[in-house]
Parts: sequence; C-alpha cells; structure tokens
Amino acid sequence: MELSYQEKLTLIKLKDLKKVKFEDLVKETNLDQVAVMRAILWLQSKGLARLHERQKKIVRITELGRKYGQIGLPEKRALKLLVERGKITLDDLKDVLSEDELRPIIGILRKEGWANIKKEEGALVLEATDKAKEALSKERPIDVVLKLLVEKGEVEARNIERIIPLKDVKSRKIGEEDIKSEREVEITEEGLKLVEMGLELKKEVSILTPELIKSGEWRNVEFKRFNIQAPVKRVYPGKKQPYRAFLDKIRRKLIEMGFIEMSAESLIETQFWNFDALFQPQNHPARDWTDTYQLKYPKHGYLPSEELVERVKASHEYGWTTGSRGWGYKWDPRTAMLLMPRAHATALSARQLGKGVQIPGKYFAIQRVFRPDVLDRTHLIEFNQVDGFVVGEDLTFKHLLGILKRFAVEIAGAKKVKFLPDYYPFTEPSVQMSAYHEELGWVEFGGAGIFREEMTKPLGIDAPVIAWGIGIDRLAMFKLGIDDIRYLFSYDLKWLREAKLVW
Ligand SMILES: N[C@@H](Cc1ccccc1)C(=O)O
Repeated sequence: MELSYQEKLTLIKLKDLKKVKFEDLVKETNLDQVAVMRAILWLQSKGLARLHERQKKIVRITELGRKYGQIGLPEKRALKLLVERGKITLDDLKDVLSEDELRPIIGILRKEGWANIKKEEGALVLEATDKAKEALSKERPIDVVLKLLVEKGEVEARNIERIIPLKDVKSRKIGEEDIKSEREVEITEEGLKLVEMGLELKKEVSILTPELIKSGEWRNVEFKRFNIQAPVKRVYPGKKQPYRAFLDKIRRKLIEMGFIEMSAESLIETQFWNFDALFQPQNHPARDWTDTYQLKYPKHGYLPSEELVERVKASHEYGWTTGSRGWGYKWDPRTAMLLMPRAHATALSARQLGKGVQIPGKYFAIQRVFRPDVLDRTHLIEFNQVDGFVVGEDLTFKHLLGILKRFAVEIAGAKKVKFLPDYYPFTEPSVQMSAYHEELGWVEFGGAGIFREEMTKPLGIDAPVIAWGIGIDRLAMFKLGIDDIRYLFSYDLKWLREAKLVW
C-alpha cells in the first residue's frame, strides 16, 4: 500500500497511542492540523485508522465567573465581614458587595444558615451564627465548581453535574453551556499490522534539486507523487476564436483531401457571377430561390471577357450548343453588371470554372455570404458557406452523395444525414441535405447537385461537375455543441473561454 510521508508518520504515532484525541495527535506529529486531518482521512479510506467524532456538552466560565474567582462569591465576601465583626448592618455590606449583589444576599445568607436576622431600632442587623464560623474554612459544592471552572476554563457538563445541577451554575451566571465536538483517532488492526511489518519513514520531497543530486541525498528521500487528478485553478490561455478554429480546421482537412482552395478578393460580386454564369434567368422566379442584397454605390461592376459573356447570353436565350432551348428571353448585360454582396459561394465555383480547371480536379472555397433573413437560432443574415466541386470524366450523382455524407459525418460529426430532392437553377438533379441535431432535430445544411450543361459549357467545361454548398455555421453548431447559431459570433467570455476546441 502506498502511503505518503504524512500518513506514515501519523500511523507510526498512532501505533503507540492507539486511541488519541485529534489535538494531541497533531502535537505528537509536529505537523500542521490540516496535514494531519488529511492524513487521517486517507488512512481511514485505506482502512488503517478510524476517526471518531463526538459531540459533548461543556460548561465554559463566564466573565462573572472569572471575577468571582478573584474576589470570591458575594456570599463568601459577606460571610468574611460577618465573621470578622460578629454583627453587621446591611449598610456595612455595601463595602464588600455591589448594588446587584446586595439585593439577594439576605436570602442566601439565611438559606446557608450563616446569619440570624434581627430588627434593632428599626434597622436590619445580621448576626453571625456558629455555622458561619465553620463555613469560612469549608468548601461548598458551588465553590468547588467555581474553582474547577477557574482552573480549566471549560469543563465537561457531565463532570459538573456530578457536583451540582447545571441550572445552579447557570443561575449564578458563573458558567455557560456549549456544545463541542471532540475528535478521536484510533488505529485499526490492519494499521497496526502494517506498522509492525515496518514502515520506512523517508523524507518526502516534491522537487528534485541540484543539491539533492550532488549530495546523493536523493537516495534517502522519497519523491512525492503528483496527483494529476487533483482539482486545480483553471487557466485560460489565449486561443483562436472557437468558430475561427473550426473553419481553419475544415480548410486544412479539405486541403489534406486534395482540394484546391478558391479565393475571393472581395465580398462583393456582380450578378453575372452570382446568378447569370449559373444559368439563373434574369427576371425569372428562379432568381428568387434566394433573396439578395443590392449595392447602392457603386451600382455596377465589370463583366468578364466578351467571348464568355456572349456564350452565357446565348445559353440563357436559346441554349447555345447544349441542346437545351434556354430560357427564351432577351438577356441584358446591364442587369448582369449589378453589384451585390455575394449570396452564395457557388459564385466562386463559377468564376473558377470560367478561369479553367484541372480535370480531374477538386476545388473548394470557404466564403462569407449574405442573404436577408429573419435572425433566429438557426438563421443569420451573413454566414459562411463551404462550396466545392469535383470535376472528372466519369463522375455520377452517387459520387456526390458519397462526398456529402462524408462531409456531414466526418467534418460536422453529424450522426444521421438525410438527402431530399430539391431544385436549384444550376443543378440537375439537385439535392438538399439535412443532418440530425439532438436538440434541433433535422437541420438543413446545404444543397448540391450536378451542374447543368447550360452552366458549365459556356464556362468552357465539358466534363461533369458535381457541386455542393454547405452552410458551415450550422455544422459548426453540431461540432461545438451549441443550439443557437448566433453564439458563433458571441462575445460571451465564458463561452469563448470554455468552448471546446473541436476536431
Ligand atoms: N448555392 C446553393 C447550394 C448549392 C451549391 C452547389 C450546388 C447546388 C446547390 C445554396 O446556397 O444553397
């Protein structure tokens, strides 16, 4: 059994003392109270010692008791004067008694049989009896108790009651009652055995110093074990904002998976890249699948190369060479030039496709996007999307579902994922993903699909492109274990300090 230095010392002392008051044990060990108590509790939990706690009634001397200890009880003082003079008046007693003490004195003296009380010329006169003379050298029970209290300060009530009833002590106001707990420590059989087998009491050290090494003293000491489970003060070192850390880790994970990051220079986008390049018709209800903000100033931005714009226009108006009939309306470049805060990160995928991509290739972007909405615990008006696409000759819809599921489970830690058919103007087929959150139930966290040819072909891509856009904030909720999306941007220091660092 492993025992600390303190425990060993306490146990060794207990072996001789067997059963001892806690205070005495403290004295014996020469350790401080707290250390001894801790050692006893440990020894007790190991079955080596027992701690008994007993409540006992005590009587403690009062101020008045101490005073009487010095000058004597009032009746004793009166007695002395009475015996000295043989006969006294009540007035004479004023020399030795206070006002308060004077009042009950006649009753007491009479009760004790120390004085005969007479009336002489209209005044009360006290005459000493024979008993009074003897009483001077005798101790009454109350005198014994007073002496005991003076001597000890506090006496167990039991011991007083053997001499006089407690109520007498209280009515004379020389002592007051109190409850005190007494602790006794006892060694157990097992404890005894252990000590008898021999305990090596080595000095215990918690730090190995150069001195210990040089002197060789380290050989004679015992190294205190660290209790790594002991509660300690929490420290909050500086660290990344939890949500930032989460996003950074996603970026890293995607890069590790071989994705190439698409970066954006600005949060502002032309409608061309946000909508037109994605085959979303102008002035068509399809544009409303998401509400968007508009820039007041500047209102317009630039379009890409004329050639590309021409192809997009043709795709919208009649389907260009894709075999589609297009939307059948007149496409307006001025509308496409309107500026807006980017409404989805898919705009970056369109830009990337327009710039050219490796085939096969995998791309992603983590992008802040903006959409008017009513703020609540699952909706923000600006949020982050992780968009991406994979381009390759033989990609199918199944590949897409596989990738998405992996994202939801691995990146977000969602336990269950569900896919539902959906509609996006730029994908066919389209799918919507939901993941299960303990508190929120099913939470929709993104859309995906295969980009339509009417979109990819004008951008110069012939191979199939599977694409997705994930509302990463909602996934962060899963990971960070929060049920209100607004907390991602909270200033709540407690949360910032204690949020788990996820991965
Ligand atoms: N951009 C869509 C998601 C999406 C991306 C790519 C393909 C299909 C859907 C959105 O914001 O919800």
